[in-house]
Amino acid sequence: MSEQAKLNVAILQMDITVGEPETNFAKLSELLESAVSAERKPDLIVFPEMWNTGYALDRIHDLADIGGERTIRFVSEFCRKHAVNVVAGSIAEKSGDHVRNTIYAFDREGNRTGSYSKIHLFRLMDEEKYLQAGDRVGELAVDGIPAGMMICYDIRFPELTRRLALGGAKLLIVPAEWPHPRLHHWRTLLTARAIENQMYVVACNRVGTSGTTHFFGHSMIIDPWGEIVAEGGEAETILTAELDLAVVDKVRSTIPVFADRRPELY
Ligand SMILES: NC(=O)CCC(=O)C(=O)O
Repeated sequence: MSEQAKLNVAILQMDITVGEPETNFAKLSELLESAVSAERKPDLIVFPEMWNTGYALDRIHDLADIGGERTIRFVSEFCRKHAVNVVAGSIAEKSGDHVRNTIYAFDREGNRTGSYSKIHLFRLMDEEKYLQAGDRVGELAVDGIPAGMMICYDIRFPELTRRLALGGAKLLIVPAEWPHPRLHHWRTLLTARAIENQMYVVACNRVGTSGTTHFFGHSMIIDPWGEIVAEGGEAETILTAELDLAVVDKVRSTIPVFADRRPELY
């Protein structure tokens, strides 16, 4: 597919049952079947952050997917069956003694096209006490379109998105578990990342309540001009939109921020 392609995206804005991978796999399967049964078939499906376990951090070493094997087998088979690309949100994934918050991405043949482990751990939710941070950025291509992956709290670090954009990314994919009362931060930061890097942002947030924490959904698809193309509410839903990748080049040539940067000064 050419870089000027259009891409139909479906975001699975789901509730997550904390500490219950079986329930979460079942829920995800249902949503996936609905996504591919829709009239407009998606080219890319995106899941939320830590969808297999939620933030069951005190039991995460027992619950995490060892080597990501179950997730990889399940998603890869689905991609092959339905000829669809998937960025499989993130999962709690265990290798050796470490658990990471990891995204796996797959193409239409079910091949793994990339992975990314969250590099900024979120202290407010105790991630740094239980999880191992990743140590590299997340790049991939979706039907030939250069893209970047980051996870939730990562969007507070504009250097990371800029690094991905300088590497060629035209599309940023962000699985998240971002709760109230920071809806304003979520919407503003995602919009800023889209405007300053002149790229599409596809962000999938969970809904539902875990203890006293309320996750607000509001998954978003934002275009390179900063316009919100689609936004969820607070209920479980599949959010869809068609991305026109030609818009990235158009915006970048209208206001050429990449050519106008002065990195020698900052
Ligand atoms: N799961 C996360 O990284 C949450 C990030 C968050 O809520 C924030 O305000 O940042």
